Amino acid sequence: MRDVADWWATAVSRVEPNRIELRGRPVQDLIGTAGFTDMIWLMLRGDLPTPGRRRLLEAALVSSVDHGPHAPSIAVARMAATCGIGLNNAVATGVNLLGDVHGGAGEQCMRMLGEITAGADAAFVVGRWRASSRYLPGFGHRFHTVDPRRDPLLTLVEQAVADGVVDGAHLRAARAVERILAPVPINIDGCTAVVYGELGFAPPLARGLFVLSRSVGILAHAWEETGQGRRNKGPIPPSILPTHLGDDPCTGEDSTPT
Ligand SMILES: CC(C)(COP(=O)(O)OP(=O)(O)OC[C@H]1O[C@@H](n2cnc3c(N)ncnc32)[C@H](O)[C@@H]1OP(=O)(O)O)[C@@H](O)C(=O)NCCC(=O)NCCSC(=O)C[C@@](O)(CC(=O)O)C(=O)O
Repeated sequence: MRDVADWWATAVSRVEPNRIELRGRPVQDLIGTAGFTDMIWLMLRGDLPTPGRRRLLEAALVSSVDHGPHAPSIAVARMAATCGIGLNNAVATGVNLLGDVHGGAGEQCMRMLGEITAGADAAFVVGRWRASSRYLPGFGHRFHTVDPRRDPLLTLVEQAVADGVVDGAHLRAARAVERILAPVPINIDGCTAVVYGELGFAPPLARGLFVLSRSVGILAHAWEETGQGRRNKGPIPPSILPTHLGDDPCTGEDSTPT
Protein backbone atom coordinates (compact mmCIF):
# COMPACT_ATOMS: atom_id res chain seq x y z
CA MET A 1 0.00 0.00 0.00
CA ARG A 2 2.90 2.33 0.85
CA ASP A 3 4.33 1.86 -2.69
CA VAL A 4 1.11 3.16 -4.22
CA ALA A 5 0.99 6.22 -1.94
CA ASP A 6 4.62 6.98 -2.82
CA TRP A 7 3.98 6.78 -6.58
CA TRP A 8 3.70 10.60 -6.90
CA ALA A 9 5.40 11.42 -3.59
CA THR A 10 5.96 15.18 -3.55
CA ALA A 11 7.19 17.95 -1.30
CA VAL A 12 5.60 20.60 -3.55
CA SER A 13 1.98 20.33 -2.54
CA ARG A 14 -0.40 18.42 -0.34
CA VAL A 15 -3.95 18.11 -1.60
CA GLU A 16 -6.58 16.15 0.27
CA PRO A 17 -10.33 16.61 0.60
CA ASN A 18 -10.91 20.16 1.87
CA ARG A 19 -7.15 20.81 2.21
CA ILE A 20 -4.70 22.44 -0.19
CA GLU A 21 -1.16 23.22 0.97
CA LEU A 22 1.57 24.56 -1.25
CA ARG A 23 5.04 23.94 0.15
CA GLY A 24 3.41 23.47 3.54
CA ARG A 25 1.40 26.71 3.43
CA PRO A 26 -2.41 26.59 3.31
CA VAL A 27 -3.52 28.09 0.01
CA GLN A 28 -6.09 30.22 1.85
CA ASP A 29 -3.19 32.01 3.61
CA LEU A 30 -1.44 32.69 0.29
CA ILE A 31 -4.43 34.01 -1.63
CA GLY A 32 -4.48 37.78 -1.27
CA THR A 33 -1.13 37.94 0.53
CA ALA A 34 1.47 36.34 -1.77
CA GLY A 35 2.33 37.90 -5.13
CA PHE A 36 2.93 35.80 -8.23
CA THR A 37 6.70 36.22 -7.94
CA ASP A 38 6.48 35.02 -4.32
CA MET A 39 4.60 31.97 -5.56
CA ILE A 40 7.22 31.18 -8.20
CA TRP A 41 9.94 31.35 -5.55
CA LEU A 42 7.88 29.39 -3.03
CA MET A 43 7.06 26.58 -5.46
CA LEU A 44 10.61 26.26 -6.79
CA ARG A 45 12.56 26.89 -3.60
CA GLY A 46 10.24 25.83 -0.79
CA ASP A 47 10.09 29.12 1.13
CA LEU A 48 9.14 32.74 0.49
CA PRO A 49 11.77 35.14 -0.89
CA THR A 50 13.20 38.04 1.07
CA PRO A 51 12.11 41.43 -0.36
CA GLY A 52 15.54 41.94 -2.00
CA ARG A 53 15.49 38.55 -3.68
CA ARG A 54 11.87 38.98 -4.79
CA ARG A 55 12.78 42.30 -6.40
CA LEU A 56 15.59 40.74 -8.43
CA LEU A 57 13.56 37.72 -9.52
CA GLU A 58 10.64 39.93 -10.52
CA ALA A 59 12.90 42.25 -12.52
CA ALA A 60 14.32 39.32 -14.48
CA LEU A 61 10.84 37.94 -15.14
CA VAL A 62 9.60 41.34 -16.32
CA SER A 63 12.61 41.89 -18.59
CA SER A 64 12.09 38.85 -20.81
CA VAL A 65 8.29 38.97 -21.22
CA ASP A 66 8.23 40.09 -24.86
CA HIS A 67 10.44 41.02 -27.78
CA GLY A 68 7.83 41.59 -30.46
CA PRO A 69 7.07 39.61 -33.62
CA HIS A 70 10.76 39.72 -34.62
CA ALA A 71 11.39 37.18 -31.88
CA PRO A 72 10.86 33.65 -33.21
CA SER A 73 8.89 32.54 -30.13
CA ILE A 74 6.41 35.39 -30.64
CA ALA A 75 6.14 35.16 -34.43
CA VAL A 76 5.48 31.43 -34.43
CA ALA A 77 2.82 31.74 -31.71
CA ARG A 78 1.02 34.42 -33.73
CA MET A 79 1.19 32.27 -36.84
CA ALA A 80 -0.09 29.26 -34.88
CA ALA A 81 -3.00 31.33 -33.54
CA THR A 82 -4.29 31.75 -37.10
CA CYS A 83 -4.37 28.01 -37.74
CA GLY A 84 -7.39 27.02 -35.64
CA ILE A 85 -5.40 25.09 -33.05
CA GLY A 86 -6.60 26.98 -29.94
CA LEU A 87 -4.84 29.34 -27.56
CA ASN A 88 -3.15 26.61 -25.52
CA ASN A 89 -1.51 25.11 -28.61
CA ALA A 90 -0.48 28.54 -29.89
CA VAL A 91 1.24 29.23 -26.56
CA ALA A 92 2.89 25.80 -26.58
CA THR A 93 4.13 26.43 -30.13
CA GLY A 94 5.86 29.63 -29.00
CA VAL A 95 7.30 28.03 -25.88
CA ASN A 96 8.65 25.13 -27.94
CA LEU A 97 10.98 27.49 -29.80
CA LEU A 98 12.80 28.53 -26.64
CA GLY A 99 16.06 26.62 -26.67
CA ASP A 100 19.85 26.79 -26.95
CA VAL A 101 19.80 29.58 -29.55
CA HIS A 102 16.71 31.61 -28.57
CA GLY A 103 15.49 32.29 -25.05
CA GLY A 104 16.95 29.14 -23.51
CA ALA A 105 20.67 29.92 -23.63
CA GLY A 106 20.60 31.11 -20.01
CA GLU A 107 20.97 27.49 -18.93
CA GLN A 108 24.35 27.03 -20.66
CA CYS A 109 25.33 30.59 -19.81
CA MET A 110 24.86 29.84 -16.12
CA ARG A 111 27.01 26.73 -16.48
CA MET A 112 29.73 28.75 -18.20
CA LEU A 113 29.61 31.56 -15.61
CA GLY A 114 29.57 28.89 -12.90
CA GLU A 115 32.99 27.67 -14.03
CA ILE A 116 34.33 31.18 -13.52
CA THR A 117 32.60 31.69 -10.17
CA ALA A 118 34.14 28.37 -9.09
CA GLY A 119 37.59 29.89 -9.65
CA ALA A 120 38.56 29.21 -13.28
CA ASP A 121 40.16 32.03 -15.24
CA ALA A 122 37.58 33.81 -17.45
CA ALA A 123 39.84 33.85 -20.54
CA PHE A 124 40.53 30.13 -20.12
CA VAL A 125 36.80 29.35 -19.80
CA VAL A 126 35.93 31.50 -22.83
CA GLY A 127 38.64 29.78 -24.87
CA ARG A 128 37.44 26.34 -23.86
CA TRP A 129 33.77 27.08 -24.69
CA ARG A 130 34.77 28.74 -27.98
CA ALA A 131 36.70 25.63 -28.92
CA SER A 132 33.39 23.75 -29.06
CA SER A 133 31.18 26.57 -30.43
CA ARG A 134 31.73 29.90 -32.15
CA TYR A 135 28.77 31.26 -30.17
CA LEU A 136 29.01 31.62 -26.41
CA PRO A 137 25.65 31.20 -24.63
CA GLY A 138 24.06 34.41 -23.36
CA PHE A 139 26.04 36.66 -25.71
CA GLY A 140 25.33 38.15 -29.13
CA HIS A 141 22.16 39.56 -30.60
CA ARG A 142 20.56 39.85 -34.02
CA PHE A 143 20.30 43.63 -33.81
CA HIS A 144 20.88 45.06 -30.35
CA THR A 145 24.43 46.26 -29.78
CA VAL A 146 23.38 47.36 -26.29
CA ASP A 147 20.22 45.52 -25.30
CA PRO A 148 17.98 48.07 -23.46
CA ARG A 149 17.18 45.35 -20.95
CA ARG A 150 20.86 44.98 -19.95
CA ASP A 151 21.62 48.09 -17.91
CA PRO A 152 18.50 48.21 -15.71
CA LEU A 153 18.85 44.54 -14.86
CA LEU A 154 22.58 44.55 -14.17
CA THR A 155 22.25 47.81 -12.19
CA LEU A 156 19.67 46.12 -9.96
CA VAL A 157 22.11 43.26 -9.39
CA GLU A 158 24.81 45.81 -8.51
CA GLN A 159 22.45 47.40 -5.97
CA ALA A 160 21.60 43.98 -4.56
CA VAL A 161 25.34 43.28 -4.12
CA ALA A 162 25.74 46.61 -2.29
CA ASP A 163 22.76 45.73 -0.06
CA GLY A 164 24.22 42.30 0.72
CA VAL A 165 21.33 40.47 -0.97
CA VAL A 166 23.64 38.54 -3.36
CA ASP A 167 27.42 38.19 -3.62
CA GLY A 168 27.95 39.45 -7.18
CA ALA A 169 30.05 36.49 -8.37
CA HIS A 170 27.91 35.83 -11.47
CA LEU A 171 27.81 39.54 -12.29
CA ARG A 172 31.62 39.77 -12.15
CA ALA A 173 31.96 36.62 -14.25
CA ALA A 174 29.54 37.94 -16.91
CA ARG A 175 31.36 41.26 -17.06
CA ALA A 176 34.69 39.47 -17.49
CA VAL A 177 33.27 37.45 -20.42
CA GLU A 178 31.70 40.59 -21.89
CA ARG A 179 35.09 42.35 -21.83
CA ILE A 180 36.74 39.44 -23.62
CA LEU A 181 34.00 39.17 -26.28
CA ALA A 182 33.56 42.92 -26.91
CA PRO A 183 31.93 44.21 -29.08
CA VAL A 184 29.69 41.12 -28.93
CA PRO A 185 27.19 42.15 -26.20
CA ILE A 186 25.56 40.21 -23.41
CA ASN A 187 21.95 39.44 -24.34
CA ILE A 188 18.76 38.96 -22.32
CA ASP A 189 19.40 35.24 -21.83
CA GLY A 190 22.80 36.19 -20.39
CA CYS A 191 21.47 39.03 -18.20
CA THR A 192 18.72 36.89 -16.73
CA ALA A 193 21.23 34.04 -16.22
CA VAL A 194 23.26 36.47 -14.09
CA VAL A 195 20.20 37.18 -11.93
CA TYR A 196 19.18 33.53 -11.63
CA GLY A 197 22.78 32.55 -10.84
CA GLU A 198 23.05 35.25 -8.18
CA LEU A 199 19.79 34.00 -6.67
CA GLY A 200 21.06 30.43 -6.51
CA PHE A 201 18.75 28.78 -9.05
CA ALA A 202 20.02 25.64 -10.81
CA PRO A 203 21.03 26.22 -14.48
CA PRO A 204 18.03 24.37 -16.04
CA LEU A 205 15.76 26.78 -14.16
CA ALA A 206 17.29 29.73 -16.05
CA ARG A 207 15.59 28.26 -19.08
CA GLY A 208 12.46 27.32 -17.12
CA LEU A 209 12.07 30.83 -15.72
CA PHE A 210 12.60 32.40 -19.16
CA VAL A 211 9.80 30.16 -20.42
CA LEU A 212 7.53 31.35 -17.60
CA SER A 213 8.25 34.98 -18.36
CA ARG A 214 8.02 34.75 -22.16
CA SER A 215 4.75 32.81 -21.87
CA VAL A 216 3.10 36.09 -20.85
CA GLY A 217 4.21 37.83 -24.05
CA ILE A 218 3.42 34.79 -26.17
CA LEU A 219 -0.10 34.63 -24.71
CA ALA A 220 -0.69 38.35 -25.33
CA HIS A 221 0.46 38.12 -28.94
CA ALA A 222 -1.44 34.90 -29.64
CA TRP A 223 -4.58 36.46 -28.16
CA GLU A 224 -4.19 39.67 -30.16
CA GLU A 225 -3.64 37.70 -33.36
CA THR A 226 -6.72 35.59 -32.58
CA GLY A 227 -8.75 38.80 -32.25
CA GLN A 228 -7.56 40.03 -35.62
CA GLY A 229 -9.37 37.08 -37.20
CA ARG A 230 -6.78 36.16 -39.86
CA ARG A 231 -6.70 32.56 -41.01
CA ASN A 232 -3.66 30.58 -42.16
CA LYS A 233 -1.33 33.55 -41.86
CA GLY A 234 2.05 32.59 -43.25
CA PRO A 235 5.44 33.89 -42.11
CA ILE A 236 5.67 36.47 -44.94
CA PRO A 237 2.99 38.35 -46.92
CA PRO A 238 1.61 36.24 -49.80
CA SER A 239 2.82 38.85 -52.30
CA ILE A 240 6.43 37.99 -51.45
CA LEU A 241 7.61 34.72 -52.92
CA PRO A 242 10.57 32.91 -51.39
CA THR A 243 13.62 32.84 -53.65
CA HIS A 244 13.77 29.61 -55.57
CA LEU A 245 17.15 27.89 -55.59
CA GLY A 246 18.43 25.77 -58.42
CA ASP A 247 17.50 25.29 -62.09
CA ASP A 248 14.26 26.78 -63.43
CA PRO A 249 12.43 23.75 -64.93
CA CYS A 250 11.06 25.91 -67.80
CA THR A 251 14.20 27.73 -68.89
CA GLY A 252 16.80 25.36 -67.45
CA GLU A 253 18.62 28.40 -66.08
CA ASP A 254 20.06 28.44 -62.57
CA SER A 255 17.99 30.96 -60.57
CA THR A 256 20.15 30.81 -57.44
CA PRO A 257 21.02 34.41 -56.41
CA THR A 258 24.73 35.17 -56.64
C1 LIG B 1 21.85 35.24 -30.86
C2 LIG B 1 22.71 34.91 -32.03
C3 LIG B 1 22.07 33.83 -32.88
C4 LIG B 1 22.84 36.19 -32.87
O1 LIG B 1 23.74 35.93 -33.86
P1 LIG B 1 24.12 36.99 -34.98
O2 LIG B 1 23.28 36.68 -36.13
O3 LIG B 1 24.12 38.34 -34.44
O4 LIG B 1 25.62 36.58 -35.16
P2 LIG B 1 26.51 36.39 -36.43
O5 LIG B 1 26.13 37.36 -37.51
O6 LIG B 1 26.57 34.97 -36.77
O7 LIG B 1 27.88 36.82 -35.80
C5 LIG B 1 28.48 38.09 -35.96
C6 LIG B 1 29.85 38.06 -35.29
O8 LIG B 1 29.69 38.07 -33.87
C7 LIG B 1 30.24 36.86 -33.33
N1 LIG B 1 29.30 36.40 -32.31
C8 LIG B 1 27.97 36.48 -32.34
N2 LIG B 1 27.44 35.90 -31.27
C9 LIG B 1 28.48 35.46 -30.54
C10 LIG B 1 28.57 34.77 -29.33
N3 LIG B 1 27.46 34.42 -28.65
N4 LIG B 1 29.77 34.46 -28.84
C11 LIG B 1 30.87 34.81 -29.52
N5 LIG B 1 30.85 35.45 -30.70
C12 LIG B 1 29.66 35.77 -31.20
C13 LIG B 1 30.29 35.88 -34.49
O9 LIG B 1 31.26 34.88 -34.27
C14 LIG B 1 30.63 36.80 -35.60
O10 LIG B 1 32.00 37.17 -35.54
P3 LIG B 1 32.96 36.99 -36.79
O11 LIG B 1 33.02 35.51 -37.04
O12 LIG B 1 34.27 37.58 -36.35
O13 LIG B 1 32.29 37.73 -37.92
C15 LIG B 1 24.13 34.47 -31.56
O14 LIG B 1 24.77 35.53 -30.96
C16 LIG B 1 24.08 33.25 -30.69
O15 LIG B 1 23.86 32.15 -31.14
N6 LIG B 1 24.32 33.47 -29.38
C17 LIG B 1 24.41 32.36 -28.42
C18 LIG B 1 23.04 31.86 -28.05
C19 LIG B 1 22.26 32.89 -27.27
O16 LIG B 1 22.75 33.53 -26.36
N7 LIG B 1 20.99 33.04 -27.63
C20 LIG B 1 20.10 34.00 -27.01
C21 LIG B 1 19.90 35.18 -27.90
S1 LIG B 1 18.84 36.43 -27.20
C22 LIG B 1 17.29 35.74 -27.39
O17 LIG B 1 17.08 34.72 -27.95
C23 LIG B 1 16.13 36.52 -26.83
C24 LIG B 1 15.66 37.61 -27.77
O18 LIG B 1 16.41 38.78 -27.58
C25 LIG B 1 15.73 37.11 -29.22
C26 LIG B 1 15.46 38.07 -30.31
O19 LIG B 1 14.39 38.64 -30.42
O20 LIG B 1 16.39 38.20 -31.16
C27 LIG B 1 14.22 37.86 -27.33
O21 LIG B 1 14.00 38.63 -26.39
O22 LIG B 1 13.32 37.23 -27.88
